Amino acid sequence: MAELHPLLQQARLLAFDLDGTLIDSVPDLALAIDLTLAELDLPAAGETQVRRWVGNGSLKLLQRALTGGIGQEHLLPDDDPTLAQAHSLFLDIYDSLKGEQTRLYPGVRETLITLRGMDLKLALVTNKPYRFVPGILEHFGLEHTFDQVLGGDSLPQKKPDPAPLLHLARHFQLSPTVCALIGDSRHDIQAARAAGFISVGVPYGYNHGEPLDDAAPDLMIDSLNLLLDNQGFPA
Ligand SMILES: O=C(O)COP(=O)(O)O
Ligand SMILES: [Mg+2]
Repeated sequence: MAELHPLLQQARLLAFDLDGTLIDSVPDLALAIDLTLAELDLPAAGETQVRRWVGNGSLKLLQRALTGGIGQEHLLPDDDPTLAQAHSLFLDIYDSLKGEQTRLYPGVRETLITLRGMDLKLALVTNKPYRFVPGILEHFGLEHTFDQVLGGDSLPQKKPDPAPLLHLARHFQLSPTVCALIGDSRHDIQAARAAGFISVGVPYGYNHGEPLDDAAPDLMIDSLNLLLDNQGFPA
């Protein structure tokens, strides 16, 4: 019988981040950004840059692509009409790519299948716009895995705000202390901490190119199967 990692043994809800935690979506995101920039007669950004910019939702990603990076977003305010136009172009292009180059990270499928068979609630909490999420889950046969799915635009606030996590805890009538968030970004760890969730970090995602240890999650696991004490496989 699979068991949860000792630090998670009280957990009744596991909430997962998507990009950089379950899936590597950057190849498609980078292609969509570069195709958007090309439409606007701007030079390509490339995958290395885009990998650093992902994590605060699609509007921030576009602000970074159009202004030259993190810390420059204010140069294009959220309500700027050029930004709105580029953002909607990007969303359509990203949609048209159908996640063809997006992959699950190693261990994700087996771990989720094992967790699904346990007495736990499972949720997905991503900053990605909701419209893309059902298609991605279906693409990987994970459409029946999660009891609740929140996108970056499902609520007025997104991570690092704790609101999406508190929403989940309320929805399942659970104390945050028996809930955990597993993510690749400091925004996940900050949201978890602010919500009173257990924070679990994975080091292989994006986190703006910085080590996730700096955000001091309660637990760091090198791959998702380490959520399970015996790694989810029969002895
Ligand atoms: O869309 C993003 O910026 C990242 O989404 P995530 O919250 O699933 O990592
Ligand atoms: Mg992420």
